[in-house]
Amino acid sequence: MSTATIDHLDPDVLRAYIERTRWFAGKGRDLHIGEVTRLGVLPGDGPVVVVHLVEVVYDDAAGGRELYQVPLVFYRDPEPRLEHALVGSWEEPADAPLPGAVHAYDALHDREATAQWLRAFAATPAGGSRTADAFVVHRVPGHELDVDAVPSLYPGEQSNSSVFFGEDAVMKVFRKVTPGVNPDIEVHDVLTRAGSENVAALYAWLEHLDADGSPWQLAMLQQFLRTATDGWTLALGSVRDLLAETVTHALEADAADQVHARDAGGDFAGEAARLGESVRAVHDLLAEQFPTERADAQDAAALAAVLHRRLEAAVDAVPELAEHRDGVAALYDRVAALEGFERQRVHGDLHLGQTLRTSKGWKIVDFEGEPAAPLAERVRPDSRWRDVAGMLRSFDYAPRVVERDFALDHPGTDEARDQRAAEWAHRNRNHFLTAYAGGELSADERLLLDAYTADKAVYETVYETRNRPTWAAIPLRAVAEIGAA
Ligand SMILES: Nc1ncnc2c1ncn2[C@@H]1O[C@H](COP(=O)(O)OP(=O)(O)O)[C@@H](O)[C@H]1O
Ligand SMILES: O=P(O)(O)O[C@H]1O[C@H](CO)[C@@H](O[C@H]2O[C@H](CO)[C@@H](O)[C@H](O)[C@H]2O)[C@H](O)[C@H]1O
Repeated sequence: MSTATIDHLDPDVLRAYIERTRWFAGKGRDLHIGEVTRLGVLPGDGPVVVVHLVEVVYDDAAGGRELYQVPLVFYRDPEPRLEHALVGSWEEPADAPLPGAVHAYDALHDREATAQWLRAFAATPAGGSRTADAFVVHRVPGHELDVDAVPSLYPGEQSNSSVFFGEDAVMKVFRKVTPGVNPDIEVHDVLTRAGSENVAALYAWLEHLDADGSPWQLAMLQQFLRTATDGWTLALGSVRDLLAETVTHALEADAADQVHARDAGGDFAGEAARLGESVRAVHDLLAEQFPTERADAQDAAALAAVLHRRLEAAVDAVPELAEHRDGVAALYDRVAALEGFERQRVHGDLHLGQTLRTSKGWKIVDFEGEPAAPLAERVRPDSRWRDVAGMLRSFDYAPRVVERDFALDHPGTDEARDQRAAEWAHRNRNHFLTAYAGGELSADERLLLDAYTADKAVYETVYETRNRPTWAAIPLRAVAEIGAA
């Protein structure tokens, strides 16, 4: 029986819920729940939605603490439609303001509750701000919100929680939050005002002001890209086409008849090139709108030191990396010898899942940066090649993921599949990079690209080990190849 009340949530109840969500980044770590802060009740006449900040304190060697946003909706009676999002049930004591049974659910799963956010945005004048209880809502001018749009929670895997409001808008509620400006909101605000055609326009955002008047940016509302399909899904489709034709031929015909990436029905190379142009356009606009700087030799040495430290931390978390450490470290040593390089605001965690192809071209989403990095690091000017490297890694992931699926159903086709998967990756990486760069890369640019590609693959081994252990072999193989080069 839980000892929770609405005013004093039971840490064990919260922990049990948080640990089973996709958005919780600390899975598998030794931790306890620290302070639980009630930020306030969302304004509006619907069900009571209370927004909480839950502190997670890590008790392992790496230590640290994170704050997660957990909006809860409370009902008197159980809501069977929300059973999957039940956080806890308890009896409020007789002397409580509302004694009796209480059932607490994750509010993002409840249509009635998510409509509260939409109403709060819509009640704010376009181009203005409005304070309601503990929250401040900001609206960007230029779009009339559809208040009758039906909310539905994005069903895919996510670091945050997104709710689609019909075909009008999409709201992202940030789960891991930090005080100050949220980079996703900041970048979308700047790029929307600058008229970018490569992002979904920002419509509004919600923040909480703490006792010192500092903002905590909690959620943003954006243009819903109605015709969007994400790049990851499209890439998987293209690889599946290729491998389906490949396995048929591998079993039936001789090598001369093999299907190549360029000949398969769903060739992705044209899209990869257009995506390269779009990423370039976003980078150019970011360089225009945010400060840029020329990093010097000392900065290059500092960058190399960071890459080395990240590698060492990753080896501690994923011991299989140890045998490739020296090869990767040698690449980072070359970065330390660079005389300088350009830095600017970047995306920070770019991969195919952050790209959406629409009838009006490719759009880039999710400018929050790498989820595991501290905020100060995520907003700092960085090399564009970090983002390009993220995309190149993604062009390696897609064929490897599909190949795993095919392996079970098509024994005896390993060599053909492996060759075609590598060819798909090579072809699409080249098309993306050529379109992005518009010419040959200099030796320094190539070195930075290689180093960031290694760093991303190393990061992915940790990410996959914690989140999708059966996929860890994909980035491990890439690290091994880089280490052996
Ligand atoms: N403006 C949009 N319109 C339509 N779909 C979107 C939009 N923004 C994001 N999505 C979809 O939601 C998914 C998750 O969004 P994302 O910003 O990457 O969330 P997270 O920060 O949780 O990873 C994207 O991969 C995409 O499929
Ligand atoms: O999208 P997020 O900000 O949550 O990014 C994290 O999760 C991504 C997976 O969803 C992860 O990306 C890795 O897997 C992708 C395929 O699912 C692949 O396309 C990427 O290249 C690969 O890095 C990302 O690294 C992580 O930060």
